[in-house]
Amino acid sequence: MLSPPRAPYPYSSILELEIEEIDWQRWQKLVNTVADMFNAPATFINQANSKGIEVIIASQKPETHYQAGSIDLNSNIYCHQVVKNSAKLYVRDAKLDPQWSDNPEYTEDNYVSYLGLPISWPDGSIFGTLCVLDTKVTHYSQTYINALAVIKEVIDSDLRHLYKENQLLTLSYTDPLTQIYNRRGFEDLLISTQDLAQRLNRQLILLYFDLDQFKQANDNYGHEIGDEILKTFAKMLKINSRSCDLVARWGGDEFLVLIHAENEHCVELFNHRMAQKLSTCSLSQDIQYSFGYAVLKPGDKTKLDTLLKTADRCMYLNKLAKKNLSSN
Ligand SMILES: Nc1nc2c(ncn2[C@@H]2O[C@H](COP(=O)(O)OP(=O)(O)OP(=O)(O)O)[C@@H](O)[C@H]2O)c(=O)[nH]1
Repeated sequence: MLSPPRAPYPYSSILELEIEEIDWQRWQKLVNTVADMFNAPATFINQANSKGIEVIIASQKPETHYQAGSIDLNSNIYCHQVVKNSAKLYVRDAKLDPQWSDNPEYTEDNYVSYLGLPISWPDGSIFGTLCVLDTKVTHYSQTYINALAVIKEVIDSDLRHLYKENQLLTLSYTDPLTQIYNRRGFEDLLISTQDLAQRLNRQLILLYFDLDQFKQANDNYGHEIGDEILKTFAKMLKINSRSCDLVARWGGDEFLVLIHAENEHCVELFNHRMAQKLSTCSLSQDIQYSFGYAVLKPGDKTKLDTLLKTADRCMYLNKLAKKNLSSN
């Protein structure tokens, strides 16, 4: 008997993409049309992702058992075989094949017939399946199977566009030197970060970092070492942040981090961790920085420019204090 894969699928999840440009309604229409065309009680677009086989779109019929969001990781369901072999599977009557005797789709929900095709990411790896399930034995003609293949190609093509768009967006949001967000990425993602913080009733804190005497480092060691300093600093900011925080190079030697923070004590913690991390890297002697911050309470609609001004002013005063201290 063919055993289903035990380990989670390694493929990227559609939810891991930064944009959600899929026309879900179009996919829903396609799935409903397939269910009508095959006169089948259930049609799905499923995704094989790190969680298992996940229903992304389900036909909108009262007889359709599984709903969008339901997941099957380990049992011997038909889709696992399509994904594993990256090939079409047509089971006319599961009763005739002992391979399916422990498939819960058959044993529990009486789906004796299955026709499924693999859907692919543009790099050829498997995205998931487009499948039709039936509680009666079926005899689909080749014409119908071909028609399903054409519909599957539409979905493949949507994924190609999505992937391309996501690549372009990532590129346009990323600072090429440090590989963190650039100004544009920060500005665009700020809104969704604010929405998230609002939903979670959390405050956000904008941290503004500016390297000290960076011009001198450039002059003393050359531009290439200067670049290394910028890269190291960005990497440390990233390491110090959580995935929901926004880390960006605002320009030259200025960096921003927008953190979800319970209170202002988080600023000190962030700074402490940053200083600790920097002290262990090879360029530590030449990476000094000043920082300032501004707080955005839940529901506060302060615009980015105002926040930046507050954080910049705070940074500037800190820098000045340091300069005065060293000149005394
Ligand atoms: N290596 C390198 N240098 C850059 C880059 N972008 C900007 N710079 C340099 O960063 C320096 C910033 O200089 P300033 O704004 O005077 O900052 P600073 O020397 O740190 O002075 P203080 O902030 O007052 O301590 C300038 O010399 C820029 O040429 C870059 O991508 N790579």
